[in-house]
Amino acid sequence: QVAAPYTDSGNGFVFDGITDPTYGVTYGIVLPQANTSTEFIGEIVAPIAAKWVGVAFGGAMIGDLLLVAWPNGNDIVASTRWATDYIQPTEYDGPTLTTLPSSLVNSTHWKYVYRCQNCTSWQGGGGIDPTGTGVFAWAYSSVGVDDPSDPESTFQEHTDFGFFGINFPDAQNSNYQNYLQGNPGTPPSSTTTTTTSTSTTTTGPTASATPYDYIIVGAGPGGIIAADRLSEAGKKVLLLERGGPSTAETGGTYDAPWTQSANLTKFDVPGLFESLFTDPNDWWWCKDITFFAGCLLGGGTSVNGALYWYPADSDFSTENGWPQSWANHQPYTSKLQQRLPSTDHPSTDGKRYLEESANVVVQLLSKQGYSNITINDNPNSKDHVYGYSAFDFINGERAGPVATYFQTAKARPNFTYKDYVLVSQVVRNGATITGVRTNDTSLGPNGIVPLNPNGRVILSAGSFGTPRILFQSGIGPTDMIQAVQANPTAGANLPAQSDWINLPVGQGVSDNPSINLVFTHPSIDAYENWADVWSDPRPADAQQYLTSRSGVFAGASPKLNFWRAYGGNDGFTRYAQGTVRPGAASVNTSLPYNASQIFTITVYLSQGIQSRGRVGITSGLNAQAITNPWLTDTDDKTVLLQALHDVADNIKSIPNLTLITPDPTMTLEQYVDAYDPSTMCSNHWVGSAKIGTSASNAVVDQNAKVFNTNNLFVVDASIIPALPIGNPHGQLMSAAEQAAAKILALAGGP
Ligand code: HEM
Repeated sequence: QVAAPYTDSGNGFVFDGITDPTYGVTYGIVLPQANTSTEFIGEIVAPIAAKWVGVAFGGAMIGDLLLVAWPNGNDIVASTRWATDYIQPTEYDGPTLTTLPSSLVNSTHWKYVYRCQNCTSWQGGGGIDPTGTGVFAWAYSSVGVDDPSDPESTFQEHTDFGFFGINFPDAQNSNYQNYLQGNPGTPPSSTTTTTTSTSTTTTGPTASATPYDYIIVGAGPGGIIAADRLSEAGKKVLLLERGGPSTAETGGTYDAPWTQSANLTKFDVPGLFESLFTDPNDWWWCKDITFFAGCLLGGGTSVNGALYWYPADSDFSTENGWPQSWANHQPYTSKLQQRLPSTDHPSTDGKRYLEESANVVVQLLSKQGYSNITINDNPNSKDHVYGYSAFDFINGERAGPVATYFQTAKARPNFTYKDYVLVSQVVRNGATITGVRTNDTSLGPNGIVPLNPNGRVILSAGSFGTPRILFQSGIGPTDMIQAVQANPTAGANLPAQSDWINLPVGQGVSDNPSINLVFTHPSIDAYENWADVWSDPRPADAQQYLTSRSGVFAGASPKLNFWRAYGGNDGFTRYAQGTVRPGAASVNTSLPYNASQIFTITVYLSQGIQSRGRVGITSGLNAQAITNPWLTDTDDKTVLLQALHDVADNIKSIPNLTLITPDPTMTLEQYVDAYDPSTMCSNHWVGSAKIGTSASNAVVDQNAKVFNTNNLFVVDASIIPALPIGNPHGQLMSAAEQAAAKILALAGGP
């Protein structure tokens, strides 16, 4: 949404703002005309169902000025807040909030009209530029705050959030000083007064649309590999990506201060990986998905740690949920290996760096009957083995599908790539897809891009994005399509109810539950916990990398991986994976410790886990977990605890090795019980549009075609029915090779 001028009929003030179509909350702002002013007047007009409402004046929860407000009796209680993480935002001093007289609470609504002084800039350098544009975000909750009378009350996480763009000069008003007195003044003749409208008639240029053989939605690993193989076969392919460039090769420019001379972005330099999670300007994460998802070229493969495992045969077995016809993955895995070989020594000088944590854990595991292997030389050996971490880095830089498959596709005249294009739905005539609806009216009337006769659409928008497009296309469980229906914009474009296709989209998803154990050992170099890699790297390491793509920065943080198989009481074999890295995401301990000697073993449960959850959308169309998928199965929990005990079993046999989180005041059982489920997330979501043999428990058939449609396919992690043994992007890319081959071989296509 974009802010537009409206007049509040209650106080007569002209604001620039929006009414969000889902909850009916209006957010407005008006600025004085002086560009040097540091204040504004804002308003929130909310139905009584809104228990608290927030505004983020920089468009993000973390690192900008937040305002929260709620009704308390006949008054409005409000405060400015600040968040350093996705946790309770706390008091933020500096701004002065004054409640203006037209604020009210009545039987249907509450309205907060406020003056915010010292509000146009905030700590960290951000602010509102009255001559420019900005993005505001709103947060909405249907759950009341803990103590409504206290402006600094705590509360639970919002039930939804959204964004809108704003052109600040549009919000400037010559009557500002009158408004402060409660007087609307004389509306300037130039201001057209409108009431807020939720209609979204698209204006702007429309083009006659070019049709394609294949429209692929999403340039992550699935979409890129499919696009490359289909364009290689001579098909006319359009690849659409909602985000923009990532690596420098693709036009990306988000360089660290010290890499600018070499024009290398955050996404190019392996050693900058950890800074993805600590950068306040984290524009690459999809803001409408409540988990880390990459909204840029390459999708997850541009923002992951790039741990890359050639799939084990069992990853594609019928036991792991795949149709029999997928079991022979080797030809496809070989094609992948040819394009994208793995390396377990990414530095161009062939040496390994920062291996101290690996060396300590090797001592631990050697005493537990583990053996040392080169993991990708033995993809099927995943029991009692360890080896150096392997990656899809090439020449000391992030490679993945972007540096390989995308480059060959791009060189073909029959391939078109468009970025910053968001697809909301497939346009269909019953079971036949005729095109996709985008937000880009230069691609066709109303943004609709058509297919050639017999053309096909492939959804590769990810484990959350693909379900959201399916729901908006009238495909999925009824409750999710109804959520779309409740959204005025998306609801208006839904197919008629008689055309809805009921499939278990979003159901039965899995993600690895992962638990961090944090240790110290005197041999460790924790590398300042990666905190300085972006702005203040160790000079010699930075220089070495810039000169020869070697050294610490040529590698990501993981150093060693290990696996062990466990039999469960229920007869299923489950695998536990360990990933070892210097540093720690968080330390919680009563022990004194040396922060420069910390390292982490993350223990995940992978193939064989039985826990499942569900993903879906809010009617604001934000994607989220409806049911968390972690440790819902008691045998999963038993096995994970067993694996943690085994890892920790012989710590004492290694001199000076200390487990600091959990500390000795806690058992591993207590530690896991107290673990915040959302931090158990590995962002390895699979199964939201599962492959299978029946529409009763799967969304796509063995050709990756959506059941009960003629020409709609899914090629991304959504189709993977159950987690593979290792971090999933290697298996996913092999699956994309296989899916592309099956789609090409399927009769009836373009
Ligand atoms: C107890 C309080 C809160 C908790 C636990 C919480 C937690 C979270 C979490 C987990 C996310 C998801 C991350 C993502 O999807 O990218 C998020 C996003 C967001 N939150 Fe909050 N939040 C809280 C309060 C607030 C408040 C008071 C505001 C605004 C005034 C706010 C504004 C936002 C916005 C705009 C987003 C999406 C954009 C972004 O990622 O920055 N949150 N929050």
